[in-house]
Amino acid sequence: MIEARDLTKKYGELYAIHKIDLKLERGDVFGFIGPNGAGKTTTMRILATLLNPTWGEAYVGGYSIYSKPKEIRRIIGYMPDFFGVYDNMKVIEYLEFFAAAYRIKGAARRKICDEVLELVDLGYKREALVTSLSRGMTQRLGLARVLLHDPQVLLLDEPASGLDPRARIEIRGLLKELRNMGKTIMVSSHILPELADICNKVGIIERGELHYNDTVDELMKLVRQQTVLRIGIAGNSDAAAKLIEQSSYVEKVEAHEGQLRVTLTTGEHDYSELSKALVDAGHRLTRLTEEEINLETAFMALTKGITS
Ligand SMILES: Nc1ncnc2c1ncn2[C@@H]1O[C@H](COP(=O)(O)OP(=O)(O)OP(=O)(O)O)[C@@H](O)[C@H]1O
Repeated sequence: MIEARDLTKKYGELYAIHKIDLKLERGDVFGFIGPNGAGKTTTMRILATLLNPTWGEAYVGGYSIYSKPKEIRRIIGYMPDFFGVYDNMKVIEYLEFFAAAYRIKGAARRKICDEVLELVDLGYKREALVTSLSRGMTQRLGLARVLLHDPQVLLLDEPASGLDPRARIEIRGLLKELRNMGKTIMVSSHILPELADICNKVGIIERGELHYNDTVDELMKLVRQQTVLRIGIAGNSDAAAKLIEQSSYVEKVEAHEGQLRVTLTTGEHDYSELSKALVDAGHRLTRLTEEEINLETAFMALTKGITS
């Protein structure tokens, strides 16, 4: 649904983006992560046909940004990082105004506006003035606006920025709903943990360069250099700890909340021998799990050296 090759935008000597390659299939949710000025908005504006690249190719829904911009605009919903709302306009009037711009006519217009308002949980604000909405509600209204023409592809530029934790969670919930509807979504953010549980693919951009571009699963594998196990032992856990410590593929053993926290040596992920040795020595295991990797740590590990 989205393909970019060598996409580059220069402003004078500055590369806002440099040789970006992207490939998103239908139903993909792509988290586009990077700090301020990394090139996220530039990339999205090019895909939305609002800005021409200096060179490179890009296709949305199979349409070229150079020769088929009108076709692209029909199938995308682009939500910029900042957008204005009009004074003295009610929520429903605001949506009807944009629905009219999409040439949605007659009874269908009101019906579609009501449907998208319900989808973003703003039905109860239908008659409120747009200027009276909170920032979180305004963001949800912005999303409603780009959903009016039922686009297949959504380009959402920092939809959660500036929101309080509750409003961020609401936006995430909404994105999950859109994902379940089969939309292809590109969503940008400064922070990986905010997006990782709703995305299947992640791109990490810094100073115009895409440093990472793969699935969330691969990202996790890449940053997971060490496996950490939590082992519960019924009975003498000290003896079990001593036994484990002797193993060549264990780096350290800590007692943690009545259980053992076992760090395997780097690159070692198979712990079948370890569990067998414990059982053979007569220990009974009440628990054997791998510790979940912390996304914040993962992100910091991956961008270490890039941002410094
Ligand atoms: N019209 C312009 N003229 C000159 N430089 C520009 C222009 N637009 C963007 N840039 C530069 O291009 C780079 C990328 O900007 P861009 O807005 O794409 O970053 P971003 O990742 O979206 O940042 P933010 O998170 O702050 O929105 C920045 O260095 C920015 O200053």
